[in-house]
Amino acid sequence: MRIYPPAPIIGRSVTEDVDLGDFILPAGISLAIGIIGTHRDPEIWPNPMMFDPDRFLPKEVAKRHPCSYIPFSVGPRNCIGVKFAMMEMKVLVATILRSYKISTSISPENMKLSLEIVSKIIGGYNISIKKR
Ligand code: HEM
Repeated sequence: MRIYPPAPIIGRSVTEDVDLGDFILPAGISLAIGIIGTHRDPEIWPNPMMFDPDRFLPKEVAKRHPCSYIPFSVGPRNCIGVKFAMMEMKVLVATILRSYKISTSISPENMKLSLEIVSKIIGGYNISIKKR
């Protein structure tokens, strides 16, 4: 969800001037918010491509801006399915991993993403599942 957020980029229309300090976003423009770029920003996430669940320990989370990790967006138009999606993913992953080992021949370095509204891997996932 951090390194490969399913929704990599979202869009917004700016309805009134927004002063960000260094610059102003003028009313009337459309902008893209790069969730995937934020999630891989080395200033926020040192060694960003390393999978390290400890980054989400409460003491680590407390050190980051709340918008550093936004797979479901934030604010009034964020994902209404966030709780359901998280529960579904946990149940599914736990159920599959109890019985199967999953592997892929694709290394993270060779994984090419197609960044659409929902990102997916180009060329298929090439996954094999073995009964434990
Ligand atoms: C891993 C799973 C999911 C991810 C990463 C995800 C991500 C997102 C993101 C980033 C947005 C904001 C889009 C935007 O602002 O342009 C969004 C909106 C939305 N999501 Fe999800 N979503 C997920 C699952 C679900 C599920 C399971 C449901 C419904 C059961 C759902 C329903 C919605 C709806 C209705 C919106 C639009 C909310 C609005 O515009 O007010 N999502 N989602």
